[in-house]
Amino acid sequence: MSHRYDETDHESYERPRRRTRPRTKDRPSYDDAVDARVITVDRGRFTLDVDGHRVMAMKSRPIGRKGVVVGDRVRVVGDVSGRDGSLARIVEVTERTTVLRRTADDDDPVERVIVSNADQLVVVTALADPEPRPRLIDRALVAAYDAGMAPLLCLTKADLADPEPLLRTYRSLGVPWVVTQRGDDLSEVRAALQGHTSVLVGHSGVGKSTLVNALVPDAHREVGHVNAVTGRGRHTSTSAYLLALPDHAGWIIDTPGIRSFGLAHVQPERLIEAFPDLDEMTEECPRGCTHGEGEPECELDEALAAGTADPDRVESFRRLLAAREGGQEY
Ligand SMILES: Nc1nc2c(ncn2[C@@H]2O[C@H](COP(=O)(O)OP(=O)(O)OP(=O)(O)O)[C@@H](O)[C@H]2O)c(=O)[nH]1
Ligand SMILES: [Zn+2]
Repeated sequence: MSHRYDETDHESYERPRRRTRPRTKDRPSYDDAVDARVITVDRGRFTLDVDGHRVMAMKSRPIGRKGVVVGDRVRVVGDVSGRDGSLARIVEVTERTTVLRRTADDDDPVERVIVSNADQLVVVTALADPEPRPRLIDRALVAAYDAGMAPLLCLTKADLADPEPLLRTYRSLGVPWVVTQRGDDLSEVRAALQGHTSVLVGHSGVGKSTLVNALVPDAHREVGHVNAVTGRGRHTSTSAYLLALPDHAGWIIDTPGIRSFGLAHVQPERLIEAFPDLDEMTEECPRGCTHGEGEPECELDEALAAGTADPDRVESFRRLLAAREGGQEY
């Protein structure tokens, strides 16, 4: 008797499973999903890297409206060989280790996730043509600290100007740096990128593409390949893209040239953390001091008067703070 009951239980457990089987055709079991990385995003279409192969994909229902960005590690099902020409489907976005954000300007409520899962932010700055913009470097450093990414200052076009004046400031902050120029063997740059996923940001014309093409010899061909697949125009001006460095040395993510680096998502009181040279001077400030212009008894003013603070650095910080405080709070 008890034996028969067992059998019945067993059967009633089995039957619904059999009935669900046809549905698993259009709703795949995600056990067969494979790992991939997002290389580029173009209007709802994603180019993925699956074990070194390029695969085109779209988001599928489980992802819903959640954004998928360059650098995301995803799980994907469907045509992951890319052979039968249909789109693979992204069914899961793995939790991001870092997120690099930027807003169009300092009071823009729309914050954009630029890329994810990068651990190093490479601030590419030309030594001349275009002139270096320390304010943009400082903003990028704020973004790096905010995102929990290590900064690297990459000074390009060393054939045109002496890096020393710029380096004097950033070396003293402990920001690692490399100096390069076209035709370089790039051994220092490669060493700094080794083992990292690095995002390259910089003003248009600083020589990022030149650098990327020298680092990844087939970068151009591969970009062309993506365009052939999507049938669309050049990606490079509008979207970030991820590239594997040769010899599994790491990954780089090139981003379009930026004009500004809006920081509406960073709390004003956290800005000082990206100015460690100034931050350590403010320990004796009155409680609640923002270290902005006109704050009573701010240690930064005393340091300026005593000549121990670099006026240019204080100005950079205070401009950023004023721009941020001028915007709305989010
Ligand atoms: N003198 C000199 N010129 C360089 C060097 N590297 C690049 N250039 C030139 O600078 C210009 C801009 O270089 P790109 O590599 O296109 O710059 P980019 O940062 O990718 O620019 P966007 O694509 O607009 O973001 C080109 O005319 C390059 O030939 C360098 O080391 N020295
Ligand atoms: Zn202060």
